[in-house]
Amino acid sequence: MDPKHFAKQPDGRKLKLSDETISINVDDLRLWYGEDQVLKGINLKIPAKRVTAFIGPSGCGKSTLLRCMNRMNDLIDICRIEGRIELEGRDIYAPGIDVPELRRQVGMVFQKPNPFPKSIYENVAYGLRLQGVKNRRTLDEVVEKSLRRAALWDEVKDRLHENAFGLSGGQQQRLVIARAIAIEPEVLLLDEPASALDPISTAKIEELIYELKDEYTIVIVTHNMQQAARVSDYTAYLYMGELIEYNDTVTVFTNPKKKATEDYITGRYG
Ligand SMILES: Nc1ncnc2c1ncn2[C@@H]1O[C@H](COP(=O)(O)OP(=O)(O)OP(=O)(O)O)[C@@H](O)[C@H]1O
Repeated sequence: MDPKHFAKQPDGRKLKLSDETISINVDDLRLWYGEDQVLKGINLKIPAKRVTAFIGPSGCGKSTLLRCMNRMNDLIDICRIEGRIELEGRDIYAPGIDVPELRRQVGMVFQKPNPFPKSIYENVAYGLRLQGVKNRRTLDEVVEKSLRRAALWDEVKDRLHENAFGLSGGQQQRLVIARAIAIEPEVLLLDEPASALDPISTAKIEELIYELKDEYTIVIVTHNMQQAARVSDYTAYLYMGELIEYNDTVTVFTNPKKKATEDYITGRYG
């Protein structure tokens, strides 16, 4: 892949995982749905304020691994987890963990935009209202700041009180991102956030991801390898529930250490 396609570090420096501050530490994570083991001992360190992409063929466990990071898999009865995930050094599966608070810290955006059937304003204010914030000025400020941060403000500032369903798919996805960042998370999990969008909306989301990484740790699942190369700093290649290779994105795409990774990124897989 042509080097000009890779996400550039603002200072042009080559990234090294050993130099990074680690936000999420995944330690020997094993996961079963019923009898089926879907994650087979994953060890992975997600660096803070970087974009980490999970790539790999359909069904290899990318979304499952992502969902473990804010305990979304708790909602699936047949799911059983062993091993450990730490967020800033705290075991997120420890007894007594406040799961709603964890999900505030670790926000999630899905493939299909899922705004609430409310106004644009109320979508963004939603999390704050849940926290009991009533002050109009505070709400106005956070709504504006979040919409600006999600690169949507200029498009919606004159229709904040219209229903969010009137927005295009790409705008809805940026609204969902604004809703996620309004409650000041530390981590954003993005599960194929652009795969339901047209190329222009996709480019806007990719640009936004690049903009957001100065403030948030971002983990993205994508099927699109060009996208992984364009937006991510680090890339993890998963295959059948195992982490095959994990490194800075430029190395994974230009000088993979494993043949299986090379086969996948050059399209020789399957
Ligand atoms: N809720 C569930 N119950 C049972 N099995 C599941 C559930 N969710 C996922 N699986 C299975 O777990 C495996 C991994 O699925 P997962 O969605 O994590 O893979 P993926 O790599 O994200 O795939 P894709 O790229 O197609 O989204 C698959 O075999 C899938 O069928």
